[in-house]
Amino acid sequence: MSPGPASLAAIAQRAKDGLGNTRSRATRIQQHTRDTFSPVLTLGRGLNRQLAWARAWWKNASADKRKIGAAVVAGALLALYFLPYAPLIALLLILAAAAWLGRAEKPPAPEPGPDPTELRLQAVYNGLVPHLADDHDPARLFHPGGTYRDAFRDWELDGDRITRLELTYSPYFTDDDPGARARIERVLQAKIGRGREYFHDWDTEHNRLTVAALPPLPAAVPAQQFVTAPCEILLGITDADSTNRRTPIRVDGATHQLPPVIWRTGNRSTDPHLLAVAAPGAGKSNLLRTIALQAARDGDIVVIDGSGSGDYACLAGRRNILRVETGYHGALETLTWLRHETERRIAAVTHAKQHGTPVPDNARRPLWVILDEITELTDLAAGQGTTDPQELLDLPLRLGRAAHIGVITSTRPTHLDRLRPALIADTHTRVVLGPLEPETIRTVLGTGPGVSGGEDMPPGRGYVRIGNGPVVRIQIPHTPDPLEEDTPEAERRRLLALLPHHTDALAVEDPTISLAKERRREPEPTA
Ligand SMILES: Nc1ncnc2c1ncn2[C@@H]1O[C@H](COP(=O)(O)OP(=O)(O)OP(=O)(O)O)[C@@H](O)[C@H]1O
Repeated sequence: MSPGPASLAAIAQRAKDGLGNTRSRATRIQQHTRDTFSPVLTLGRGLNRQLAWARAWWKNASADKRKIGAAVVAGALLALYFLPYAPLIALLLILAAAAWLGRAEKPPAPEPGPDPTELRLQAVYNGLVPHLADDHDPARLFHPGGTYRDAFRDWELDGDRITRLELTYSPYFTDDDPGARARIERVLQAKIGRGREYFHDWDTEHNRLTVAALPPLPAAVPAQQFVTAPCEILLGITDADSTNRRTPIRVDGATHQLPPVIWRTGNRSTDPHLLAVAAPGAGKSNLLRTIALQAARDGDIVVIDGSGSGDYACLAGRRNILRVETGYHGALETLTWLRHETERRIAAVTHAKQHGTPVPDNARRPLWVILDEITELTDLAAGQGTTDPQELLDLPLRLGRAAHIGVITSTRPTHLDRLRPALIADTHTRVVLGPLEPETIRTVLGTGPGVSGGEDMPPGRGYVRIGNGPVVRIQIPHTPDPLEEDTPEAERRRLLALLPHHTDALAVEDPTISLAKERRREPEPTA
């Protein structure tokens, strides 16, 4: 029977192992032999060199010199014959000379290779030369053939990665042009290292740019009862130096003091409405659920799910959740009601002011409208030739602050051009999630984040800008849909415990509530 492929492989492996063993044994024997016979080998080498020297001398010497040499050797031999111990001394001298000449010469020290740090910095410099070289610059900070030491002031490395770099550029560089800046930031991102976010700090006054690697934000911040004041909503976690505030947050069973992004809402806020822009899967629904859970503590909520995904079904029938709408006609009806509600509230506030009476509770209780994928409804309206639902939002957006109404909308980056100008003008709190084009980020936030390298953003990671404040990085807490089958049981139970209690006032079969997902009534959490 012929051996199978497995046994052939085993034989080949054994043969290979055997060959390898033989080779290493031979090397060991060779080294051992060389060590043992090292003195003899040294003497042999030295004698050889002496003979070679003598032969070369004889060959090159003139006839007279040869005669003199022969006479010296003859004289030396004669002296050896007559002097006592002379042969022994001569032999020792010859052997000593041979030992000296035969000693192993040390191999020349290898040429020191180029310093990898210098190579990296020079590569960054060379990459910047086409963009920063300027013939008008008297200092010629960047020029072909120049060295990085001309322009780089300071740098820090973590292993072989540059984590901080400070450079000076020509005063003629147009550092107020976002396009020119973006080009430099792209080059630096490509040269310094991908897969990591870098902050670019442009000191336009002194023509300096500092690039610093940003530490990653905590990826898994679970949804929980956040410690916030009334009318405050924690949107997520940011960098420690983006805020002075710290809030206790439980992550992996331990409480950490983390820097939060707090959105102040209510009638004292100048930014009571929010617009979130995110590509599918970047965590938009997760953000809206995070906001809804916090807003439901002390206000009423109406949810309109423009995409009909049923991502908010878990909120239906809960305390303070007035309605969860997924149908087009229901959405129109809800938005029409919202408009009237805005008018009613404004009338009540005006009346109270005119008569010097307190504003009634039903006109000052916070009311939130959460509209996921508003542009989907706009498309449907265009198809049916009816009113654009965005039009119905104009009044709540404009008077929302006085009427204690907050509008939270979301859309995809590809639908930005379908948003009504009024919606854009009145939503001053902006969130972008996921890896988006720098141009889109700038359009939504009104300015760039000054950070590059967010290509690998996990879901829930992005940037936020509240009003005219700075753009900061954000990681949204993880608030998965408890009705989603993929949600792990532990997460599901945790989320159900965070949801407001079921209300008996809202019948499960209420025909005004249309949900894409089949609703099942969850048991009240005991935790
Ligand atoms: N902040 C977060 N932390 C951790 N995981 C998150 C976070 N946000 C979202 N995810 C995960 O990313 C996935 C997509 O989230 P989500 O459904 O919220 O995205 P989306 O933008 O609403 O997508 P779509 O528009 O397709 O519904 C989910 O598996 C969700 O659990």
